[in-house]
Amino acid sequence: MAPKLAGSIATVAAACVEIAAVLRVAPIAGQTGLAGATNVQGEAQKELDVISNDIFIKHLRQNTDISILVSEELDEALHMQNQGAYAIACDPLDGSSNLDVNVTVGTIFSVLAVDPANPELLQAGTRQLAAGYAAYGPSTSLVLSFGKSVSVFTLDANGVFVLSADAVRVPAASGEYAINTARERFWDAATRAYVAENVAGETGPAGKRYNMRWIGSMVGDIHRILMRGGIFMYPLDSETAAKGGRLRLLYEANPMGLIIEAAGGAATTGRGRILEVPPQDIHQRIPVILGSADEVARVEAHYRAQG
Ligand SMILES: O=P(O)(O)OC[C@H]1O[C@](O)(COP(=O)(O)O)[C@@H](O)[C@@H]1O
Ligand SMILES: [Mg+2]
Ligand SMILES: [Mg+2]
Repeated sequence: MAPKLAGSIATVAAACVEIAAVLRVAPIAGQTGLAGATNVQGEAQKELDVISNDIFIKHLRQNTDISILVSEELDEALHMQNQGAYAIACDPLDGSSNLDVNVTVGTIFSVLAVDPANPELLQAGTRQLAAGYAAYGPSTSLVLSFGKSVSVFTLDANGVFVLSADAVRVPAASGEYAINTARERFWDAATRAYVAENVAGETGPAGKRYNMRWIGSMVGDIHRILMRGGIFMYPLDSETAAKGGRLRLLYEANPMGLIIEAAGGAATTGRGRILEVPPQDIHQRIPVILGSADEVARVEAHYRAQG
């Protein structure tokens, strides 16, 4: 790996270590509430969304190999005024509605190569150099991929990420699915058909029993799926259709898609590979269906059947 790429990832990892330290004591510091502002997506920012974003900016400014930051919490791309060959796209704090209740949240990031003189940020996910996420749960994990395999590091008591699992593979088959079923009335026919088959369990066409899990933070759900299989779905539905979906392409869908594919899983909009979608906007939203290859294939078959 190029030393500058390794150094850039070390910078992101250092930001995650600091975010983990802030989160650990946030209820004592009274930092779990709203910031009183909305981001460019029109979503209420939590104080910790803003703090995590500021931590990212602080660390990235210390590395002149990183010239641009795209963040969920920044309306525009932040140009660092250096000649760095890398751009980072990030969701500094994912699942922030879980903060008040001490449930796993995370940080998601994607590393792109850019020409600082003429930076192109709207790159398809296939062009990502690396992607990763930190999961702040019972332990803090850093999951990292350069597109060929996936490694998991665990933060030790000295603030060092130690390799704890390598060449992680997502099992091709699984008996768990993750979707917000409270949105059922908005679902399209393909989503309805797939979930109905799972609910029917061993009495239906899937021929086996399923469990449903929905953490409400993508990092938490994807980490479970990476480690033991399953499928995560935030499909296009009638309520999110006007916006193009719920989750963001550059800093949620693409990095998670790269990681899941590198672990042998699949990532689709339902009608095509997420990593091949040409972005139109840095905050573009997209339908997301990813996880165990066999489960994703079943969902895609339902979309094909719909025409
Ligand atoms: O509130 P819903 O519909 O269950 O959506 C949950 C999804 O929204 C997200 O919280 C969006 O991410 P942010 O918290 O970074 O905005 C995902 O992590 C999660 O999967
Ligand atoms: Mg998010
Ligand atoms: Mg976020």
